Amino acid sequence: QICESGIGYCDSVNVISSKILIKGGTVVNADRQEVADVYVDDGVIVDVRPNIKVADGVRVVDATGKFVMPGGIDPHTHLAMEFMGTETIDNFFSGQAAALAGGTTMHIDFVIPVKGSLSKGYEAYVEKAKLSCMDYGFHMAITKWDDTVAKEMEIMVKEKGINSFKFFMAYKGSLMISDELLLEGLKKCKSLGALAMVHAENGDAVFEGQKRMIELGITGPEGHALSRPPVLEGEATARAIRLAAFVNAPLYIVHVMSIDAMEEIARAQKAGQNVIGEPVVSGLVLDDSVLWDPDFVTAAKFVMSPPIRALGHGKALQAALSTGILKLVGTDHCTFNSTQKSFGIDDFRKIPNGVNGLEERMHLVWDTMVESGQLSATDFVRVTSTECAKLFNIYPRKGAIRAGSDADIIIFNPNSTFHISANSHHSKSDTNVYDGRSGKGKVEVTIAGGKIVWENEELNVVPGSGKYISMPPFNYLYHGIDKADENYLTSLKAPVNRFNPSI
Ligand SMILES: NC(=O)NCCC(=O)O
Ligand SMILES: [Zn+2]
Repeated sequence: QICESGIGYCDSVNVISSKILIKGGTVVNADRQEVADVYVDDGVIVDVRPNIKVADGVRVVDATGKFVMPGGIDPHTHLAMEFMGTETIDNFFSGQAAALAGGTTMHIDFVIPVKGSLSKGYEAYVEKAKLSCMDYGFHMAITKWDDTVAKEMEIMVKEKGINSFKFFMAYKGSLMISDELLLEGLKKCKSLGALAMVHAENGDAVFEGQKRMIELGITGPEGHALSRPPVLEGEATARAIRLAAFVNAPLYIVHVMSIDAMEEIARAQKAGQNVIGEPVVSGLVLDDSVLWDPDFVTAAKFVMSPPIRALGHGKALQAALSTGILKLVGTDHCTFNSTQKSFGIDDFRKIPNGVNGLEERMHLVWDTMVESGQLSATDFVRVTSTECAKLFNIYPRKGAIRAGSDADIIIFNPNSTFHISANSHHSKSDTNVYDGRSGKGKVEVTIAGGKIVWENEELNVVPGSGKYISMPPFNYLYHGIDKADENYLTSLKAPVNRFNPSI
């Protein structure tokens, strides 16, 4: 529960003491795990080793038999996003409160430009984010192209701490960009050391597919899946990858939902290209049968893009996550309540696209991937936290339990059980796409910025307490890119000096 003022009810020791000792747990980082204590003071991890002794007055939390891990970092969220004629029901407070209850302590949200203006979009999101109760960063979408946009991209990277730009290849007539724009964007990203991200679906073909379904009289949520099949995701993924190869720029594919897209990524990686694939929880654990549910509200809550795919795709994505083809898990948390989803009661094209996941991601990834033996605990930390911190250049400040890192920590009990319910979740939505699910493992304590914000099933969160995390350019994918450019120029064997007999 969150009290009305937003200030929680935890005991005074929690609120006042900035010193916490987490005793006797198994500390899990992406590269190793060990039994150790973790000492936190003033928002920072000060020491990690066995048998730390502390003075009286320090809050001691017993983690014996439990895992002590970096808080989750969600690379893909849409809070307070204006989209498809409405605004997501979770803002920067409710979405982040939900995240903290589920063990995620930082997220990166997508700034949407205002009429193409990056600076206006940035200002709007700075306002929205004033409600924050945990740390956050920004990616930024690019929706049009001109010299001003190019200049503003530079300002965003050099002055505003944004190091990634997203290009929507779908949503014709609103967010969709052309190949020409994507090429300009890739070149600009490369020159700034920023990471280009794509929503990969062929928007023109989706538009055609939607018309086809309406003409066939298929107007319900199942029409959403039928109108944008995996082949359109595979095509756009392949196109984006090839254009990135042509420019020699790193590329990040958001919400990989199909075997078709995943196989394109695997092929490019095998050829040595720097392509990152991000599955989202819905794509890993759900299948599209839900879109055929006879109850509109039930079916509509699963409408997102690219669509949740037929049985088999999720399993293949899980396997690709376990073998490293797919690198980190996001949520694409973009929630609309059942009233908003009902805008499309007569026409699936009007159902606002998006599902929840911020509160559920850590539990579902553990249960699906670790309990099934597909990932180890260290892998779990890598795909839910560390890889994101590395890609967006904030490691080891984030994504690690080590001296000097921010004190964003979870205590996870692998022997407990989680239950998901729309009645008890912390999102403002009245529905939850994982409603009724249970599984093994439970985030019992979340510490964000050195404060215990989730304990005994209670949230203790304050709007305005979250910090903006500035993210510098030139992440590890840029290492060696200049050599590759040099090799490319050499390989041209040009220009050729030709003898001109007229001179
Ligand atoms: N994914 C989705 O359905 N909604 C959010 C916008 C986007 O990421 O495409
Ligand atoms: Zn998208």
